[in-house]
Amino acid sequence: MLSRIVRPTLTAARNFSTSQQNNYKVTVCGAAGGIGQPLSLLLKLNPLVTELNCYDIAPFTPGVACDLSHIETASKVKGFAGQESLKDALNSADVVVIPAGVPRKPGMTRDDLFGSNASVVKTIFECASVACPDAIFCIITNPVNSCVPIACEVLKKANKLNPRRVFGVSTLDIVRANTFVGEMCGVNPKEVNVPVIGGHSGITIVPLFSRATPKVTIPADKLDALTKRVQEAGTEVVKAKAGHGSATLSMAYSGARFANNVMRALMGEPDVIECAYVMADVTDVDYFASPVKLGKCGIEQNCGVGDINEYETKLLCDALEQLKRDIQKGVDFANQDQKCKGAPE
Ligand SMILES: NC(=O)C1=CN([C@@H]2O[C@H](COP(=O)(O)OP(=O)(O)OC[C@H]3O[C@@H](n4cnc5c(N)ncnc54)[C@H](O)[C@@H]3O)[C@@H](O)[C@H]2O)C=CC1
Ligand SMILES: O=C([O-])CC(=O)C(=O)O
Repeated sequence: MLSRIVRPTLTAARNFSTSQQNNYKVTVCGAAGGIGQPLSLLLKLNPLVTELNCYDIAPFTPGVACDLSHIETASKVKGFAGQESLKDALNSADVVVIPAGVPRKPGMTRDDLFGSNASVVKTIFECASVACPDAIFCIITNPVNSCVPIACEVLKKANKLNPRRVFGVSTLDIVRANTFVGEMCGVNPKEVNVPVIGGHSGITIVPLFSRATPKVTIPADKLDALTKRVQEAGTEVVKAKAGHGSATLSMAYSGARFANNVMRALMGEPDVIECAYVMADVTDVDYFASPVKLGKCGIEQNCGVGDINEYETKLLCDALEQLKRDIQKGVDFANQDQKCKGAPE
């Protein structure tokens, strides 16, 4: 099962700022939403972004873009509302970040969002395969475990799949693990880096505390609770928001951190390593979150699972079973013979 293991050298890659200027055109799909708005704000503040296209089906999206456009940074912001403007919004984008779709309410699993969000992702990728097939795609929409396979299948059908350039954004799992370990061990969370592998839902989220840097010792009687806290952190927020959505601000931070690292790597910065859920052959499942080295063409190297202990191996086995089902569900959906509303002919 874990035969194809490559040992990772994990370095934290989270600093937002860089003095280098470059010209990236970024499109946010779902830009008017709870994640989309603060994410667009953070991208507007990023000096690597020179064009920011904000797309959403919400009619007030040009208002969000207008609001952002008054911020005193050099990038140009444009708003696009409605599916008929999707192609223009995506046209020749370098990076596309996708938080479009419905969030959870208390009592729902991420998989319960499949019925609403699978077609949202399918439509966006049918259009992207024409408008910006060479972009780097960062998928936030849940269920991530199934949405990334949908995206890849759609691109594959259009003969435009480059698996090095399609990412499920699992950064929030790492951000949370870093924060919780920092709190528990009395370390600044900014200094902590905990790889999180597997997928992005419940038991498929596998934090590797044994590989945390700096090295931390989690007391044996606290390990289960800490692992579950990371696995259930999304639900913790859903419950706390009591029917008013799921994580938005921490996700906007995480999405902006991931997009920034993608752009740093595109610019040629070496040793940019982030965990992400990608098409991979590092385990028995076809999509898997693990540390990946980013480069000028997207994924330069998948660092795989690496060394894990017995406890983590058991977590991983459970995760793989669930992941297999989630992936198949996405693949089957994408290959149903029907075009989504609004997709280009
Ligand atoms: N990957 C991760 O770690 C996380 C993922 N999420 C997921 O992100 C997604 C968005 O969450 P929120 O921003 O809180 O939801 P939200 O409801 O506040 O915003 C979603 C936005 O998507 C737009 N939208 C819906 N259908 C669309 C379509 N077909 N095309 C373009 N835009 C469309 C809506 O108009 C809305 O503005 C959810 O699926 C949620 O589960 C949320 C947190 C973390
Ligand atoms: O829990 C949710 O529905 C949103 C999400 O993916 C997260 O916060 O990790």
